Amino acid sequence: MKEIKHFINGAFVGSASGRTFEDINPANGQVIGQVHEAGRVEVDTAVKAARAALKGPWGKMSVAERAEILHRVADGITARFDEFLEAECLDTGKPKSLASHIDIPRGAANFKVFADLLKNVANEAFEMATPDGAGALNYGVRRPKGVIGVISPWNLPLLLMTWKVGPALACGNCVVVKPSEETPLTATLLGEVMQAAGVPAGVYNVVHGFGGDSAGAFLTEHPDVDAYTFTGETGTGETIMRAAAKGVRQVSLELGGKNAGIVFADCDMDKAIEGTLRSAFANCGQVCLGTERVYVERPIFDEFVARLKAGAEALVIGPPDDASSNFGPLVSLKHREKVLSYYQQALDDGATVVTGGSVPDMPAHLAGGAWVQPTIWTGLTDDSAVVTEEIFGPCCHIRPFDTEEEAIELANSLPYGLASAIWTENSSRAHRVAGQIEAGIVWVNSWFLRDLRTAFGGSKQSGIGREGGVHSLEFYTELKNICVKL
Ligand SMILES: NC(=O)C1=CN([C@@H]2O[C@H](COP(=O)(O)OP(=O)(O)OC[C@H]3O[C@@H](n4cnc5c(N)ncnc54)[C@H](O)[C@@H]3O)[C@@H](O)[C@H]2O)C=CC1
Ligand SMILES: O=C(O)/C=C/C=C(\O)C(=O)O
Repeated sequence: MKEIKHFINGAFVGSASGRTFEDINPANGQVIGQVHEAGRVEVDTAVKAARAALKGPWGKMSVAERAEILHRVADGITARFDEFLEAECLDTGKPKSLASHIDIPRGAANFKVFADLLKNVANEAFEMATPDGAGALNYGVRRPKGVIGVISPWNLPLLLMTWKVGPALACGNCVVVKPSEETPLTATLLGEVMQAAGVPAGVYNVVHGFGGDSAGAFLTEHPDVDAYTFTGETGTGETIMRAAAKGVRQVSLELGGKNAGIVFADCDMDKAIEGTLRSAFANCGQVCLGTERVYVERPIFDEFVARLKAGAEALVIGPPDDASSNFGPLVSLKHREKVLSYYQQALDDGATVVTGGSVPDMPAHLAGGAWVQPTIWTGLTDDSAVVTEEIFGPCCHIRPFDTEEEAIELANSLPYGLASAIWTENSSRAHRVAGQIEAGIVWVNSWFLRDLRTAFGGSKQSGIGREGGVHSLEFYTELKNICVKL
């Protein structure tokens, strides 16, 4: 049986307590391996290793030297592409066709983009007048923030973890990563790549375990971590923020969403259907940016519903290795329970089930997997929990609207504000509506189109702060002003 250990101070180590938990393949329910669960002692050792590494060569390296090493990390991921792909698909059950286009390439890109960015970014400088006429010069210098706690989720494990680790290391910090208990493999494999790339011991550390009363909480309660970056549920974000308040540590939180798609009658219907299908069902609906509420202008409502139904029914459900499959299982049976509870709630609230709503028939060797059907509803009221709460499954509710103002009001009606997608061929309307949507990210005639230099994050209860491009730099460094009297 595979043993999955922590990666601390450049070495793979087990837990002193001997405590382990199972890593389960959600496509068939089989055990992949036993994961060591970190106690306070492993978390403390990892934080101490990170602190020591910060004072060692990593903290003193030039940006160019660090960038070169991070390029080697990216190249190391690419060189071991198939191993990363296998590991990610084992842990999540997602189709290899998806992970090979998104998760693994982005894992590599997250190191290259930020290594290059750091080499090219300028700091501010201000000349000032002084009473004696000699003047003074102010200039900013950026220093690493220190030891960063990275708490990452299971839906895009390598992509989201490296989205934080890439810029954190490029800025000269050291990290302690707590990957999701559901998906420990790729963060662990990355330890081998870090070693081979010449990243000094202690710069990248991984501790495994759960959230509350386990590695996650031990990390957020540790007094010697300088800042935390987290992606996941809003409630967990609140807990992490409370823990980080002790010692006034900074947080960057990318939290839940209940994202709206707005489809105007003047849209290009083919594009709107293709984009909405992806935004509702890609990664089995487990993308924080995904569309779970679709508002469609009344004249095209019936056609849109019929075509989205046809698209959902054409999805091919299957395991990662099946080259024809584009729809995998949910991450776990526990998460399936949550998603199915909303499928039941929709029925209780009187929804019309356009398609899906249940568990698909799967062959015997996959029957233990966390499979659900892609599901579309209509007919729910705006206050149904199915329409207001993040489900994080392959499902959406479609509702008609009559005016632009109504669509904007509906989209903005919830406490979440992560992402939105607008479908229209009228460019004035696109700009007008996009400007009024209360969300950190608005796509027009597209979805999940990502330029890593842009600001990424949520408004309202969908998060605090922005990462991406120079915004990551803002979070992962301390800006110091030096004022020199001339
Ligand atoms: N990308 C996203 O926006 C994600 C959203 N979710 C949402 O969250 C729901 C619950 O799923 P979970 O896996 O429980 O998400 P979660 O947000 O609780 O877990 C994400 C990470 O936080 C850690 N964590 C949990 N509690 C913690 C604590 N008290 N202190 C420190 N770390 C902690 C977990 O171990 C994991 O590494 C899902 O149904 C979905 O709605 C889940 C995963 C990703
Ligand atoms: O492209 C990214 O950086 C992130 C995409 C998705 C998420 O953040 C998420 O699903 O949590």
